[in-house]
Amino acid sequence: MLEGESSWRFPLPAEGVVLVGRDDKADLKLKDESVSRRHARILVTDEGARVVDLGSQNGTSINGRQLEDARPLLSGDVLSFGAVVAVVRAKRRPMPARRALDADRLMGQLREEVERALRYGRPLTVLTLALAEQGSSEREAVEAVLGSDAGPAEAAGWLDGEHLLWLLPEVSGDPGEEGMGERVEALLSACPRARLGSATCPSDGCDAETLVAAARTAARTAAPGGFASAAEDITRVSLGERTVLVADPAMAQLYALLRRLAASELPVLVCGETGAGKENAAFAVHHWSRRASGPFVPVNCAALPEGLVESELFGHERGAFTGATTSRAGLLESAQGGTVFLDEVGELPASAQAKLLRALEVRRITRVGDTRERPIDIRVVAATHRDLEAEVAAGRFRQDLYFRLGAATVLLPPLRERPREVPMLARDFLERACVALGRGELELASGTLHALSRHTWPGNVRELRNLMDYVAAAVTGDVVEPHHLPARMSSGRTAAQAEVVEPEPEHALAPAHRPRLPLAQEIRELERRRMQEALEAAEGVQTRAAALIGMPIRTFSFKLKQLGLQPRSARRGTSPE
Ligand SMILES: Nc1ncnc2c1ncn2[C@@H]1O[C@H](COP(=O)(O)OP(=O)(O)OP(=O)(O)O)[C@@H](O)[C@H]1O
Repeated sequence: MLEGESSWRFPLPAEGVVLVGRDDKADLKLKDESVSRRHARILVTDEGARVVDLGSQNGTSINGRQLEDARPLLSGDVLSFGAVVAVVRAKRRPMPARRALDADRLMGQLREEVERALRYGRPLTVLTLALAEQGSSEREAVEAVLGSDAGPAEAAGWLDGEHLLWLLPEVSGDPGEEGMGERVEALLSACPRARLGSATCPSDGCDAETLVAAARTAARTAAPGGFASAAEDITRVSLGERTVLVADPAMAQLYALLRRLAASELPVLVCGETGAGKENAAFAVHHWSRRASGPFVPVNCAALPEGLVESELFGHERGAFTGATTSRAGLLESAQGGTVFLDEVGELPASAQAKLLRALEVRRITRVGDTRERPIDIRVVAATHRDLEAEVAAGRFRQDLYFRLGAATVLLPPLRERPREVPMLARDFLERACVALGRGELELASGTLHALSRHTWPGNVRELRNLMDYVAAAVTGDVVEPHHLPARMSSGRTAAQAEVVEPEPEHALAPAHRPRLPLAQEIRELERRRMQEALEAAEGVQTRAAALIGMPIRTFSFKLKQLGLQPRSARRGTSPE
């Protein structure tokens, strides 16, 4: 029972009637003014419990739905008598074997449980057992455990021939918790060579598929006869002063591949959306290579000043052009013995592409205005958010350079395709931001984690990190609630819905009531808004902002000036992070 600031347990009788209300004669006596004297009645028989509202002033609801007729109570139901909330927990009862559900129904039930857990901020844990072998004897042993240990609201069943899924509403996944430890023990003593994994909503995921994937991955990492929770399944890849957090299996595989590639001298091409972590991936290759003690030189090819691209990359001699008062080594030369990270390599102009190809082939560069060739000993890791193959087909990128750079190509998935990593990264960034600000810890409310999991993250990990920096600075209490997030995130849209362009507020009005603006002006306003949003998501980096909304960079820059928008200064060369 949760009433005002206090909470307590009210055990229901094995059989009988329980009157709920403020009346002195009530069995379940409540004090809150929102509760009527004779508010509701709970009837308990050997078939279960049912609740009926007695015409109360503020009504009784179950799981957010107003009660009209008597309704059976299930473990995990959230009951509201006016403002007083009660969570129903059934005592353990043997589960008849027929409760083992088929995979579709089980996933359907999990979706409902996830929705309920998120809506009412209640815990929910899923257990996945991976059998050591597909034989029937282990299955039978597991089913016997389900028959004797599962509570009435705890659905369980087989996802496939070897994976069992057990849903535990109201369990927060702590191994010491009542309802958790003994189930783990019961399953593993029934199948001593099986592996068991758990995942909890919302900290390990806010949808059924993510939770199951997280629990399965955790089970895979457990030793035979062992148990692992998804929370322990986060890898902190330490790269000197950088730390990369990895939980998604695709990311774990990608980092394992980068480690293998690092041992070779092959150029690596990292493809992925803006802010997805391409620079971290490039740095990992450098850090794990024999060049780790040499320099790592990031070059943002999109931000090299027009007309100076070649002199920036290859250096120049004194007097090579107006303003070249001294000789200067280029970025490639300054990476001697180390690694050059050519970010946004697809933006290099054609002449620089030709010169870069030659430099990589002969391992020598010629500074602008010089005739001498200088040897270079560098490894190149390049990155792009573009489809370079398409750029080659369109004649914008040299095929020979593409083949040279893309000897080993790795694809970094966007953050929206690694939902398991969103809560984990959010917590980590928030913790770091709080430490940096010297403020107390902040917790992410379950509604907030849910909102984060529904967002589509066009700016990927960078957008998430910036958001956590913002909430650490802006939120005064100790919990980040959904209303602290920008409106575009707390609107409750799903990822799929977010793909649909929202009507602008004025378009939402009936045509007759819309303010009449000249069409050109309306288009300009829309353009201004979209460009501003894209600039925010891309941290002021114009090329990325332009790419986000599919506008050619030159048009974007021109319109920025025309519309009087203020870009923040774009980074150049090294990363400001
Ligand atoms: N898995 C991760 N763990 C921790 N931090 C991460 C992770 N992935 C990305 N980041 C952080 O997110 C930010 C953006 O990452 P990064 O600069 O590597 O992205 P990028 O793809 O190179 O971006 P761009 O295309 O804009 O150059 C950085 O601060 C980086 O440290």
